[in-house]
Amino acid sequence: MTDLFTPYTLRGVTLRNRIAVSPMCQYMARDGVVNDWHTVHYSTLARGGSGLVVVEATAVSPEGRITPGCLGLWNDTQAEAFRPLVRAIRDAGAVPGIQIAHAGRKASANRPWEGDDHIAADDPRGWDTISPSAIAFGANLPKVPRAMTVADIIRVRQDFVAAAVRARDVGFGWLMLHFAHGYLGQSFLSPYSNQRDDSYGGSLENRARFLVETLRDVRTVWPEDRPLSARLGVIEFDGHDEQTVQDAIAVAKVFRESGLDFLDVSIGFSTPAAKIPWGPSFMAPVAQRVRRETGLPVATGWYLGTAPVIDGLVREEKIDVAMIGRPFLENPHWPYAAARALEREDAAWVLPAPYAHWLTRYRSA
Ligand SMILES: CC(=O)[C@H]1CCCN(Cc2ccccc2)C1
Repeated sequence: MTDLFTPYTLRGVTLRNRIAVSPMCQYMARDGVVNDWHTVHYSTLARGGSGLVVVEATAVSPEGRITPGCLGLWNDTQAEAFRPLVRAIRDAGAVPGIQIAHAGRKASANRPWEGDDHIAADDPRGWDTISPSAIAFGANLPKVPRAMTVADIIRVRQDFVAAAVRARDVGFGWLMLHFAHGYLGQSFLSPYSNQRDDSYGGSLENRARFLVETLRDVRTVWPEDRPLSARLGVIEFDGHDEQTVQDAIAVAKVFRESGLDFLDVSIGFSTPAAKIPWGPSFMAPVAQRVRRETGLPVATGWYLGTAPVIDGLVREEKIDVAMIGRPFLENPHWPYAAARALEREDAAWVLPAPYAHWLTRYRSA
């Protein structure tokens, strides 16, 4: 019987359990370079006992950042700065993963706690944004992007490949392509943002073209023995969910044929008009359906709930890995708390020996 603490092997990589730290933007970088904030943040999380730690959305080009504080993998200085962080995650017993991204029309924004909106046009910190079509997201992100030329599309695809090569060379063991949350990949797939009349727009096949081409190109450089995953918005909660989910499942099947190993099931966030049904494990049934209909192993996140609930999702084979975000910000040792909640033998040994020994030897309750 598989449970939350059952190891998970995919290609040549084994996660010590089914708990993953979901990529969570810190917006603490300068010029896209890792600093002490990131190294301490990620090594602390890795020491908490999760099987996989996915580093936040890391931009494949300067224009692909969400905010000026995003990490980047568009140059070798940025790549080299990741090495101590990768080593620290590995030394803590977790697999280092990274999400590579391009923010598309949601780029050039202020940090969420500094406005969460597009940087003002006359503010030198900002930059011009690009997207499949010259259609703004709206709401807090009203800036109209430039419609990408085919040359832009080819360049951005090459940026993803170059970022994947850098991630490979500095030792990341798990790669996640960011194709969700209204960012560039998602915005090619969604008719809200993609109204092109060339081979990258119109039919579902055309709207998926950028994603499939990027995935295929990244696969050619990503090592055979390391998992290649993608986070995909499969539902918009905009009143057209059945069609959206069917389309996403069709695209995910092409992803699988193109070399994708694992799908992280998320939300499209392509329109400000979405009505997200926030609630306990609300994405689990969607993830279960995608898993069943595509044959891909899946993860999902979003309000998954308590450790017993999440353990149940794994036991019932609804998900293969749990993407845990904010609970880790509340408690970096969340896996230890989960092991105790699940009354695991030797729960403390989810943590490193210097912690585990004393938590076991002198534990009161
Ligand atoms: C990069 C990424 O996917 C992050 C950026 C920060 C907010 N994260 C979570 C989020 C997504 C969409 C709406 C609200 C919250 C997603």
